[in-house]
Amino acid sequence: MKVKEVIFAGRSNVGKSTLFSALFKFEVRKGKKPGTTIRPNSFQVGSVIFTDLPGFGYVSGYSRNFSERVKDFVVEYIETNARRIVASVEVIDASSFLEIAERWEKRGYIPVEIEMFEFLNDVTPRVFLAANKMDKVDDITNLNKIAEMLGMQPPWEKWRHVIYPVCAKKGEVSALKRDLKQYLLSLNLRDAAKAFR
Ligand SMILES: Nc1nc2c(ncn2[C@@H]2O[C@H](COP(=O)(O)OP(=O)(O)OP(=O)(O)O)[C@@H](O)[C@H]2O)c(=O)[nH]1
Ligand SMILES: [Mg+2]
Repeated sequence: MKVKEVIFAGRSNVGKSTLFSALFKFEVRKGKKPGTTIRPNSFQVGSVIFTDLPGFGYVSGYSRNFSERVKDFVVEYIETNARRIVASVEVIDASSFLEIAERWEKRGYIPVEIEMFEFLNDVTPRVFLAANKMDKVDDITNLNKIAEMLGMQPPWEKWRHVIYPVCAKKGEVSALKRDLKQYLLSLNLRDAAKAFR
């Protein structure tokens, strides 16, 4: 059977590795220090590889050159493996997304997570957006603004098959887990369901 892959991508420190551990029985490195994941962390169950990719975007303490290289690496990794990637999970920090994105837009740049979301939609068949750190979001309607910035007309609830509010730290990931599992089953990747907690 041909190998398939599910990837997790997102800016550094948004909680990709924490989310990965909340969903799967397999431990990956995670830490307080941004930039903990410097190379892809993968495990395979049945015919599916699950990959936690390094975090892109500027991280204080590291040079811009370094963060650019990580982003290039992530993009290249996804392009190289595009044919076997069946799903991608973009993780954002819902508590800081708007502030960071608006700051970049004011300077005339496309925020890296918006760019990544478009890229993932172009090259992977299904994109799940994990809006993490919901414990730090006071106003749930922020999700409407986030949806809009990513090209999805509010209300965000219309996009429940795309946007998944989660709190990885507390293990509150049930809708994302259910739909990701369901999606893999719909592709007949039954073994992969065993990877989930
Ligand atoms: N408040 C809150 N903090 C979280 C949550 N999920 C993760 N964190 C914290 O965010 C920090 C970064 O988590 P990681 O999982 O290492 O983030 P990452 O995206 O894998 O980071 P890189 O590997 O550097 O790209 C850690 O201090 C986590 O404890 C969450 O749901 N809520
Ligand atoms: Mg990580």
